[in-house]
Amino acid sequence: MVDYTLYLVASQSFLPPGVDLLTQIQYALEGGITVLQLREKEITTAAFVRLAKQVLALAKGYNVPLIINDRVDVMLAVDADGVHIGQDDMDAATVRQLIGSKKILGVSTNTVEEAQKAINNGADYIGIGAIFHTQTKALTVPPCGIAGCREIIKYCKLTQQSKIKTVAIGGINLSNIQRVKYQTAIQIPKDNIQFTLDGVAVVTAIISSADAKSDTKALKESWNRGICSRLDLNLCPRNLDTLKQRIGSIPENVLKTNPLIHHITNNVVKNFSANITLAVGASPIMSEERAEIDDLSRASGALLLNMGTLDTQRTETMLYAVKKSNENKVPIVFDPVGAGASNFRANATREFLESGIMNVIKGNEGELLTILKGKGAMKGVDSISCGTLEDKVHLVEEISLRERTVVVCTGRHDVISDGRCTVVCSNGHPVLGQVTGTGCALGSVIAACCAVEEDTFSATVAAVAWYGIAAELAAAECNGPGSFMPTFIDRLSQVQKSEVSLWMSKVDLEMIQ
Ligand SMILES: Cc1ncc(COP(=O)(O)OP(=O)(O)O)c(N)n1
Ligand SMILES: Cc1nc(C(=O)O)sc1CCOP(=O)(O)O
Repeated sequence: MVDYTLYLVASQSFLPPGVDLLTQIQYALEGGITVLQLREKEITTAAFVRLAKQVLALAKGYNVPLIINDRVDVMLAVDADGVHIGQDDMDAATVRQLIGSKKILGVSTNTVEEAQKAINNGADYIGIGAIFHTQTKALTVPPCGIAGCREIIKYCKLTQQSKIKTVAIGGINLSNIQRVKYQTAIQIPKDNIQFTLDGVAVVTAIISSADAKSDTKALKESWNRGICSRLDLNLCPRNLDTLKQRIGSIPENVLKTNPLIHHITNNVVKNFSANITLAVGASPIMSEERAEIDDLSRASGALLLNMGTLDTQRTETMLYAVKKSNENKVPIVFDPVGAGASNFRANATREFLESGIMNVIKGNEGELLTILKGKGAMKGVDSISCGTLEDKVHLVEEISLRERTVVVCTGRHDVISDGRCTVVCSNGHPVLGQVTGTGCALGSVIAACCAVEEDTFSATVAAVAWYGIAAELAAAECNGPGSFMPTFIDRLSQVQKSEVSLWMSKVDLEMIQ
């Protein structure tokens, strides 16, 4: 059985100055690579064979299989352990015939169709890529990304082809290896199943390293350690009474803790969102300055990322803020405002989701459909409807399982899921739809609750119910959207001052089994 955990694709072209290939490979072997590929594009056949013999002898000493890139003849000449071919090389079925059944055959794939063909033609493993952009070679097709990789893994593992091994390649390094493993995982909680990649393949992360042994060790440790997000802690209560008990204490904790909520939000709602944040007992800070992100990330209880009025510069800042928040374990609430309104926003949405771990995604049906399908599904930024409440529940559960995050779909009924547990909250009032910014400002309340409660699911339910009840109370006292706004802010700020039992008696929640 080959262990594909950390697969080095070695090549003389990317060595640090003054280091030779055999030395660098030796360090990588000492550091713990589990598979080695020799990929030489610019040497003669004779030189390739000579080098392959030396590398094979080295790899054998560590019991690590040697795969030859592209060249079946070189592989046969040195009796290496296998060969790796791309889509433009000799076809996999012919290669399999030439090398026999005992040698390892790897095939590069970028789509489900290519994976299917590689499996039918006798591949032992597939290289899935490029996941990200890479400096190592000019790509002939765009990166398939985390989402594309996940589709291929899903196909491989969910069909009877589950024996095929999967390795991701392209732009993978120490900064993203854990995330690649985490975000490409397929979860089926009802059957208690999780499928993950078998490993990652890298070129420059090891071959260009000034300390290849320790970088190899670090990559392997990172892969084996994996990420544990808040959701994996599995803190969410699985029955309605326990959930209600937990959410009852959250508003008071916000008031006591007064967490700082860093907003990178849209120009239309900044003032309103800041007032709503203050009303629930948290402290807002609105900043899009990249130079401040490090400090703010260390000081904040949560980050709200809102995609309204997005531009290129803000996208860059938001991507950096995601990175820093993940490093500092600051929960992120992501609001993909108008995700489907333009290609720019649809692409940015995908980029944000692939750049790090979001703790909550909050959107309307159109925005969430865009996330699910990966392309525009709406007009402007107003909410559109996709169907029944049942459709909405499926939409939310599917995204939650795929993105491994809590998802809220707002609307007449708010649906919230962590992929294992789903609730429908029916608090709220139609007048919320007549005041601009009320959807965005809900993100601020969710962020405030996530800052004080590690169980992100309960925090999100608490925020949604709290917001909805305040809207109901305010609407009952007002004649229209104008007078609603100030009264709504008043009612929101009074929840903590009323008896918990009083506001809990107004919570309208249903748990979907
Ligand atoms: C593990 C792994 N995956 C993919 C590739 C890319 O191979 P190919 O498509 O043949 O491209 P070149 O390497 O020839 O540029 C790989 N080498 N290893
Ligand atoms: C050799 C190769 N094949 C790819 C593919 O997409 O098939 S990407 C790639 C280069 C990977 O290099 P690095 O780890 O330095 O980004």
